[in-house]
Amino acid sequence: MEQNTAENWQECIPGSLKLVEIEGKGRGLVASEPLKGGQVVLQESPILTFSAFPLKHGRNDEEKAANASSTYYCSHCYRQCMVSEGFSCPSCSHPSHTVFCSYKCLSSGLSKIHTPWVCDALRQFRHCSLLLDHQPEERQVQARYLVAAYNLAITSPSTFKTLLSLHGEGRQKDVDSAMFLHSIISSLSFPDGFSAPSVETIAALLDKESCNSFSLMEPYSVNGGRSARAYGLYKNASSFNHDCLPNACRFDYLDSIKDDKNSTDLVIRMIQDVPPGKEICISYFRVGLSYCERKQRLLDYFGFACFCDRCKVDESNDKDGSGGADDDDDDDSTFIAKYMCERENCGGTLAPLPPSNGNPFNIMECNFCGMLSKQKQE
Ligand SMILES: C[S@@+](CC[C@H](N)C(=O)[O-])C[C@H]1O[C@@H](n2cnc3c(N)ncnc32)[C@H](O)[C@@H]1O
Repeated sequence: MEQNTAENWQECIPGSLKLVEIEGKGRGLVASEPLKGGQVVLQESPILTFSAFPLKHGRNDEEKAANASSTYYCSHCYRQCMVSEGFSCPSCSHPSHTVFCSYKCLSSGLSKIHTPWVCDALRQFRHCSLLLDHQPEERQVQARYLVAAYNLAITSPSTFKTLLSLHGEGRQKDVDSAMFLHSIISSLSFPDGFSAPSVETIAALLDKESCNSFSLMEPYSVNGGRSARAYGLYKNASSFNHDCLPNACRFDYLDSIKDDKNSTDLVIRMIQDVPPGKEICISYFRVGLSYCERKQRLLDYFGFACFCDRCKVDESNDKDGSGGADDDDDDDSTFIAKYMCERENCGGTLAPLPPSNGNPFNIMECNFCGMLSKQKQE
């Protein structure tokens, strides 16, 4: 599988960032100039998006369609819309399976992401009881992802090549799912010149998804779960490494942005000032997770053990028998107090609003619930 090195990827990275090889981490991004808290260092559209809902019990399911006042997520821009105002795919077996919020999304969606091949593939999977009834729901979402990924191979080979060049080679943990998914994908019919991807390619694609995808979350609610509505893969944003005390964080503006074309754009904004040469890291999950939860997630989803300053302290506390207690560590508690959203059931990360005319703002924005608050003093 092709893996681009830092040198031949740099051309696509914004000038304030430099892509370098970082010992023990692969590629990573460092500041090429002084960066200010709140500064936007990357804004990028996805290579690929796919729904986070299983095929069988999706949000755009029959029972939802029966209730015209229900909300759903547009299959193109993933913004929240009313079922009664939507445009359905004319070829889907049920009008609620693929719904678009506007004629513009319908037209763009049918030509790019919900092509006749995708429509046929998803219809076939919706009749596959081996997939729907005998596998975990997660497998249905993986099937959606593979159909979206292979649709790229058919419609935009250069973008598919970019996807293949992201980090992730295929891990042992993916072999069983890759074999199963290969068996059902092989039963699809492919356009002339294309054939089913091999088990190895499927395993690599699954690994790339696990290591690089960003969750586009459902709107914040005090009582609801923190779950994804869709996932997106982004070429440059996937070069940010992880740190449990990050100096940058990601934002998206799915429901607030007016232009549906850019609704799935990802924005990476600095949390703090950073000098040139320092690595820019994001946290791959909520910063408030405990040491054990972080360690487990990093290993399961991303395949690495973290040796950031926070983990080193937590690990030594763990060995001392103090249980890796996050709150005992000064850096941790200062960071959490200053940069973690306190709103109930949120736990998002706070970053200052972008500086205006070079002047920093002391207003913080939460990257999950969107709440604005005054920056806390040291
Ligand atoms: C989204 S990619 C980040 C870019 C990646 N380093 C590359 O070379 O393309 C995620 C992968 O980077 C590596 N990585 C990220 N953060 C790391 C860290 N703190 N320590 C070690 N490896 C890390 C892991 O292999 C992880 O699966």
